[in-house]
Amino acid sequence: MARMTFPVNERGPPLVEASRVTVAYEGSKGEQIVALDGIDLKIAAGEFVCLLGPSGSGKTTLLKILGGFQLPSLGGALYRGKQLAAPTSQLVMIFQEPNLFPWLTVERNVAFGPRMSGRYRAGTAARIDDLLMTVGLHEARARYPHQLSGGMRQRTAIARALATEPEALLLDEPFSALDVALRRRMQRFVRSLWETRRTTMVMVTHSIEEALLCAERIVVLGGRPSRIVEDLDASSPALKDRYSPAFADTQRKLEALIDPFEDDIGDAQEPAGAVARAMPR
Ligand SMILES: Nc1ncnc2c1ncn2[C@@H]1O[C@H](COP(=O)(O)OP(=O)(O)OP(=O)(O)O)[C@@H](O)[C@H]1O
Repeated sequence: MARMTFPVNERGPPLVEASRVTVAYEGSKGEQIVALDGIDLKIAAGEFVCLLGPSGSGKTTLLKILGGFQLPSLGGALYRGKQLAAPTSQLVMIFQEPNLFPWLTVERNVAFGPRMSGRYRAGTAARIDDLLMTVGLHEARARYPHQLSGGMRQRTAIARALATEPEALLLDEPFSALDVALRRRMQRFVRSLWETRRTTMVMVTHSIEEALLCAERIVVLGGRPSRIVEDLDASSPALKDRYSPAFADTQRKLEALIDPFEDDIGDAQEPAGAVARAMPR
């Protein structure tokens, strides 16, 4: 099926959407902690969005809600305009740990989705082949996960997710367990994957540099309780060059934006008065 793509900055109708999303967790003393407060976010098909913010600002929580893996306390998530109450095979989540099946080879891990869903058809083997080439694992197709490097494992997980032809990949700090050099290679990899396939990507990261290099749009969460404090167009080619003045300038601006919220780490969890009282217990 041909994928719809949108020119940069011309967002189409939302593919996934958070509508007035508020999330309250129960703290250790039974108090309510508001992690996200009234978040409105629309992400169109074909976008590459990074969710950035200090630790505890609710990035993972928002990602899970966008994928239907978690329900908010108030508000809701929509997928193609319809309420999302449970995960769908169209929105696939990728975690820091790739969670591959250790008893299956790379190729079989990648083919797992189509096999399980009964969608392994005549063209599927060729498509898996193509995917293995795309992620640079063609030569390693017969290896088992324990025979792979961290980056290869993460690329297998990404290929496995893409094999099910999802509409969006939701990536939760997928490279944070990798060393600096590998992490940079994976950033280039995921960016080029997006440039060639235009699969919608929403990626959580702590790293301003990673967000600038990878994404077309950076949504910054911060404050207490956490809200969207910036929604930045990062599509300029100058921002894909870490040595350009524009990159350094934007990096500084984002640092200044995020730093004030870093104090909130840890006990980012004031019982939030009015909003908390509105939560269903
Ligand atoms: N299941 C839970 N129960 C209680 N509190 C939770 C739960 N999950 C998250 N929280 C709290 O909600 C807040 C947001 O957490 P979340 O993991 O979404 O933030 P984050 O920005 O992804 O953090 P990090 O960058 O450290 O992974 C944090 O204060 C966290 O402690």
